[in-house]
Amino acid sequence: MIYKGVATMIPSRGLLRVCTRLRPRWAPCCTPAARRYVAYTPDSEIYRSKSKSPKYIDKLEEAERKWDERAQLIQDGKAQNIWDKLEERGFIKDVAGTKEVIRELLRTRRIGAYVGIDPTASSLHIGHLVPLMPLFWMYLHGYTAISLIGGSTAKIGDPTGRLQSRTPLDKADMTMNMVKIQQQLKKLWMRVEDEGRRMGLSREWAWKRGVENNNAWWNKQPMLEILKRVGSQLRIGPMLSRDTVKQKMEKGDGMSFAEFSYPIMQGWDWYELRRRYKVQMQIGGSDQFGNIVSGIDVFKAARASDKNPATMLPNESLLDDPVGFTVPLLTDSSGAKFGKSAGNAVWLDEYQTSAYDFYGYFVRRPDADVEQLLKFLTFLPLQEIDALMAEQNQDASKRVAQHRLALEVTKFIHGEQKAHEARQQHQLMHGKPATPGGAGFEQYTAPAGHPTTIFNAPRSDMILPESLIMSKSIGRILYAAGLASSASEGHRLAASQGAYIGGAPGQMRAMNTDQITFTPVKLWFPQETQKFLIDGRLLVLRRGKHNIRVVEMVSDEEYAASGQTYPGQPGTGAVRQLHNHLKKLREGLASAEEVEQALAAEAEGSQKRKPGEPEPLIVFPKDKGRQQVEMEAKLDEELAKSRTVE
Ligand SMILES: Nc1ncnc2c1ncn2[C@@H]1O[C@H](COP(=O)(O)OP(=O)(O)OP(=O)(O)O)[C@@H](O)[C@H]1O
Ligand SMILES: N[C@@H](Cc1ccc(O)cc1)C(=O)O
Repeated sequence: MIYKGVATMIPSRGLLRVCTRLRPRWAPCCTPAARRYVAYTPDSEIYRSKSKSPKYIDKLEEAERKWDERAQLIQDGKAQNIWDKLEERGFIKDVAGTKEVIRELLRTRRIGAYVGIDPTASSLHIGHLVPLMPLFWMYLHGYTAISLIGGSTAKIGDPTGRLQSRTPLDKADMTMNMVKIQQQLKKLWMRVEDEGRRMGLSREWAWKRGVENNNAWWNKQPMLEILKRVGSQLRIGPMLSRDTVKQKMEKGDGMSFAEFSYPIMQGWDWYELRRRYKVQMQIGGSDQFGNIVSGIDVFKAARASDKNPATMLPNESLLDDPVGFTVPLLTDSSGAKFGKSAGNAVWLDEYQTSAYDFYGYFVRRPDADVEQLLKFLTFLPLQEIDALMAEQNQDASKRVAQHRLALEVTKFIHGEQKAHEARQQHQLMHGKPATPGGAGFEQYTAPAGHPTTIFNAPRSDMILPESLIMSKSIGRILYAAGLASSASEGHRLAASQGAYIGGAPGQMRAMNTDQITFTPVKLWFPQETQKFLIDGRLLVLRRGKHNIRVVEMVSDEEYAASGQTYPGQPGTGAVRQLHNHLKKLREGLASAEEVEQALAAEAEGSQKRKPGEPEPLIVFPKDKGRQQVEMEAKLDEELAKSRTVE
């Protein structure tokens, strides 16, 4: 239907210009480009709030003008359609939609795409990279790209491809997983930006990316709305005949109603992302094809049942429909899907799979797989991969391609420094392999002494004993968690509200586990810290933007059994250690020689540099307190005495 423009027609969108042209009911702006951009995001909070500024609209128009120019270049065969690029790299396995329509959609519209990941483990693994990589490529070509954490879907558990239901996770584990996966995804996105720069692409204003969590809508989604809008249109027959349902009911442990409804949740996510960020495309591993196809039905049912003109999505041509594709699954040598459930994952978290093992995994890939892996998991241009494979084929025993693959993927995940270290370690362990020349192989040294960034943030999860968490000051806890250099700095941080704790913003209570929120730490009484414990055992602490600790509180016995110590732990300071040596000497429990050896080992330990810390040119002795000086004098005296006796 065509209306003459009246600016007040869709007030919730914050109309910008009074358009006097004839235009479709849903289009608020006058130029075709801006109209397309704004009109396709009717309920987007981002666009709605920003679209009020004329400057913003100018930028939109400029972005859309560029897009139109590019579409023309693709049409004239002067630029490549992103779909062809993804196909060339082997990413496209099954397609939900028609290839021709998808190519046209990608050519003419700056749509959004998403990949969903349920936080059912505390780290991503290399299998996840396969659907994420096309998303990264799309972002680098100007499309909106969303990586979605399935905080709510994980509570139900995707039954796809399983015979047994997933064991439900408790709140604390789920929170830990969400915090860690969110950090990993943010880190991956920063690396994608780096890769873009390396390819000579400069980020444009209209490029949009994000990490979302489906808790954002499921936490306030009434069931009645889903049943009315979607449930009434979906037929049970086809849903029952889905493979996953049949297999699980016939050969597995049966299917709960919640599991049966999982694809509806996934489809609704798609609809929500479409409304918020123009996400018209879903990407997943090939096991997700069923969910993507049913998601299209859910999406269309939700779209058809929306009668509110302010939120309605366009449905005027095939180009308005949702589309999707799956990527091939990465499997192990036995053909099993790489993943958490199969227990064969290669984790992106370096504390679960070290950079050395990570590198080693790729070096061991068979010759037959290496080319495809280079296409999947690196940003190397295809010509470079071809050249590398030609070199590899001359003498496969040198494993040139495997080393390059390992270096590139390790760099992407763990950074240049660690990738080069891993490569050197492999060379030392396995004799000297071929050293591929050319770009990317120069030695890299990370700048030292930088503040904590998402790339150098230390290990985020740790355990601390109950006695510390329940009865010591928050300053000491910050010190113990490695977020302050001393207990007094911890106190200062608390006094100046320079650190944060996972909690309901502005309140003295734990955060709602469905959403990661922080509140500033204050100088409260020691017993108040426990109010922030999630599930009675988990504290989330943060200093700055990226320095996060997910602290699991364990009993004192369990902590002692772990053999760990934390900074500021009673009995582990220098004075206490000297006191213990003195006591042992006096009681004849240790000889002078044994005590001297122990002292030497402690001195060496205290001088150890942290990883990445440069070797200092001059080493100054550490400042010692009065107590330590006195205790050392006493110990020297006692040592001298025991030597004379011996
Ligand atoms: N080995 C793999 N190869 C390709 N894609 C994968 C692989 N493993 C997971 N994916 C994809 O990553 C996305 C997120 O997967 P998700 O973490 O939710 O489950 P998962 O890792 O497959 O877990 P599980 O093994 O427990 O089923 C999905 O699209 C999934 O298909
Ligand atoms: N179902 C997907 C994860 C996912 C979750 C929510 C979505 O909207 C999309 C995908 C899997 O288990 O692999």
